[in-house]
Amino acid sequence: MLDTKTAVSATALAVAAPVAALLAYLLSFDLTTRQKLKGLNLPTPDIKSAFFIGQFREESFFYQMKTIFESIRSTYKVHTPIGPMVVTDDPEDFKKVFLQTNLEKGGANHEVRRYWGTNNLVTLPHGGEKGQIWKTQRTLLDQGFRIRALKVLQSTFVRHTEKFVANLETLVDQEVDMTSLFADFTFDIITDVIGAGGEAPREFKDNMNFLIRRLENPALLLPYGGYLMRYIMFRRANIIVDKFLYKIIRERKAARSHESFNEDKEHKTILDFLLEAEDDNGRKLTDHEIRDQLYVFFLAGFETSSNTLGWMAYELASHKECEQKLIDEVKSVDGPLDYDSARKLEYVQHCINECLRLYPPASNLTRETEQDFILPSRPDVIIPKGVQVTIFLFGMHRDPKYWDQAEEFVPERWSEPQQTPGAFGPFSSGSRVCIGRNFALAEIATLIHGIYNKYRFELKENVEKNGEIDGRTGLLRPYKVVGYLRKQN
Ligand code: HEM
Repeated sequence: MLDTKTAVSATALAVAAPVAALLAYLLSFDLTTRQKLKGLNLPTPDIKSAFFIGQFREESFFYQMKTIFESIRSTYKVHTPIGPMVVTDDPEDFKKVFLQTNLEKGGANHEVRRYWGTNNLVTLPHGGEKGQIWKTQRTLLDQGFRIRALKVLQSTFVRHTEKFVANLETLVDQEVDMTSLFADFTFDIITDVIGAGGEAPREFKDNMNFLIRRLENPALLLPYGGYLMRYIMFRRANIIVDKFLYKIIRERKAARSHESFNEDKEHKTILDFLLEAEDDNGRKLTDHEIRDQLYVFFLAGFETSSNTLGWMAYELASHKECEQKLIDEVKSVDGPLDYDSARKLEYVQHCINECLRLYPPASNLTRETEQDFILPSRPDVIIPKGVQVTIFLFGMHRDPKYWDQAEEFVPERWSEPQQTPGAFGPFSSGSRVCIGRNFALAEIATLIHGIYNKYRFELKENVEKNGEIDGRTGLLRPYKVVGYLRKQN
């Protein structure tokens, strides 16, 4: 009897101790956040601060930020579940945070690392000991994204474009959702360039998509929430994704060790760069480290591009005169496109820029102060260590202070020098600027060239949420781009 009682008490203690520790942590975190915010002489939204979640109430972090920004319209402070935050849309602040000081990633990045893996370009810090690992990886992978390498990769974009356009023949005059078609296209390209061949198995695709979507899960805001999500909540999906990634690593290693393997014939994939990589001491990456890196190319490289394509289809269908101009340009250049021709499609690039301005896939970029810090927009305020500084790119890209007709789709603006050149930063800036920016621009232009050579897209009227922004995850995506595919006359 006594034994049973002891066992019950031991179990109760084992449950209660971590819960008490978590509560104590949250309480101290909440108090510190409030204290730091109190000392900042900045405007704040008129929303009462609740325990831990602070002033963030809406399901969508993006929509909450947008609403606050529209009412305050200057640098402000806010209580968030990732701590005290200062939000700004000032181009000079953007320059200081990313170029001049190069602040470190903070906020939920630790938990995102635990969820996605610790050894990849996106989540590694660039300072300290770990920063050396990031630097080695960045230098190495930069080779795979140089113009010379992209000229080789262009054949992959062309191959997938031809397949995509051939499939469109079966969809003419039918109702289509371009958002999902584009998502498949860019997913297959990433699968190809990481060395897994043309098309990933459906099971892998579905589970990878599922894991990406879970990045909005509030568990990521809790200490060790990343492990909780990776090994408990979404364990099965992780197992399926890992199985496929480890399989392609094994197969590529086996192919490379075969004596008939000829590197000149088979173009180099990102996986090859990772397999060849060595640090200064000659150490090679482990399979586990390579897996972390491959994982992140899906996170960073597929939805960013497909969302931009979705917005482009939407805006061109809503602006027929722009669509005609684009068609005229596309038809003046014969395919298949090489890399230089894709990048020289001037009006196409202007339309891409305009979509990236109006709908930057990463709507905000957050960094953490490591010591007292001053933003140029508020030189009178000293921001202490441990505050999140967020550049609200969406706000900066649409602020009438920096843009004429800020809310309008006007691709022509890109043929003139910009009113405020620093007010555009969809790929970020400084040492952590997007490694895949030229890749994405060529990939998008190649597909647009393929589609608009033969087809045009007509929006369906009265489709709920057609053209609305889905800002529930970290990335801005269109809810729907639904309409009809028409063959050009
Ligand atoms: C329209 C398309 C894209 C946009 C708007 C975009 C945007 C961004 C932004 C804003 C960052 C910086 C994030 C931060 O530091 O907080 C970033 C980083 C990154 N992007 Fe992209 N991206 C795009 C396409 C791609 C593609 C196609 C790839 C790969 C094939 C890619 C791979 C990466 C990687 C690996 C990083 C981390 C770089 C580092 O920290 O060293 N991106 N991207």
